[in-house]
Amino acid sequence: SSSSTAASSCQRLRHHLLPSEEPLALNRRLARLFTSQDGSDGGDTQKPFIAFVLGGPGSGKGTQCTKIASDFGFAHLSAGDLLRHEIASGSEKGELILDIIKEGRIVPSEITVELIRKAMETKNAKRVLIDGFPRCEENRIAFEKIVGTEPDIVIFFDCPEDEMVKRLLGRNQGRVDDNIETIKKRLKVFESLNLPVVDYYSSRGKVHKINATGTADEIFEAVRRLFSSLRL
Ligand SMILES: Nc1ncnc2c1ncn2[C@@H]1O[C@H](COP(=O)(O)OP(=O)(O)O)[C@@H](O)[C@H]1O
Ligand SMILES: O=c1ccn([C@@H]2O[C@H](COP(=O)(O)OP(=O)(O)O)[C@@H](O)[C@H]2O)c(=O)[nH]1
Ligand SMILES: [Mg+2]
Repeated sequence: SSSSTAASSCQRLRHHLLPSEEPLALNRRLARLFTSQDGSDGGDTQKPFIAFVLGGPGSGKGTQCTKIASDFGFAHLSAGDLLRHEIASGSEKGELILDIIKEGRIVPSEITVELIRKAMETKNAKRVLIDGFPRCEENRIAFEKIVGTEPDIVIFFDCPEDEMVKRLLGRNQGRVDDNIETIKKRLKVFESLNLPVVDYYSSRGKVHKINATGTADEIFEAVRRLFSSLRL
């Protein structure tokens, strides 16, 4: 963290805080706030705490991540949302991504990992949820190579297929992949390619499996218990 970062934060914040205070004194106070001695500011100097959030399509990853982010101060990075954002940007890469998502297949690792890496850099958060990634072993290996770290924990939302299908068909977000044909393909891809990633992290003692049936609030009770027990 550089003093210029702190100074520009001061410029922006000065307008919102104590407008009557003498600008230089306020600048110094704000600079202290933004540059702590022990390096516990943002993620500039320290590796963030990373949680991968996995589970089948419709298991409730996005719903639970929103709650975790607001209650436990995590940045929420949804791999699917990053990919859909790239589609919406109208780039050539976006056209390729759209074709793959319509088929329920997995986007090449270099594309997804680069979007996640950039988003992590921009957010510079101390705690990060990576929602819906890695989708396959190749994704996992590419992340570990390019970002240079492993997740601290992996949350796995365990949900029966018929419940996932019911939720996806009722999602109503106008998604090109929430139709029964694509859903069937996504479930196959989940089982054959994503579950091995869960198995890999299980063998490394990192997986926290959560029963994802019941209401979103009931599930969040188990999630809250887990996050409360973590040393963050
Ligand atoms: N516990 C739950 N019970 C019923 N519906 C749920 C539950 N959690 C989420 N949903 C709904 O199911 C759909 C899929 O949830 P979502 O969080 O998008 O899952 P994912 O990100 O794993 O695909 C959404 O319409 C959401 O509102
Ligand atoms: O790391 C990722 C995340 C998503 N996707 C693609 O994006 C779709 C939607 O993913 P998302 O996580 O948004 O779906 P969800 O599981 O939340 O329903 C997937 O089926 C894949 O085609 C992908 O290729 N790599
Ligand atoms: Mg989702």
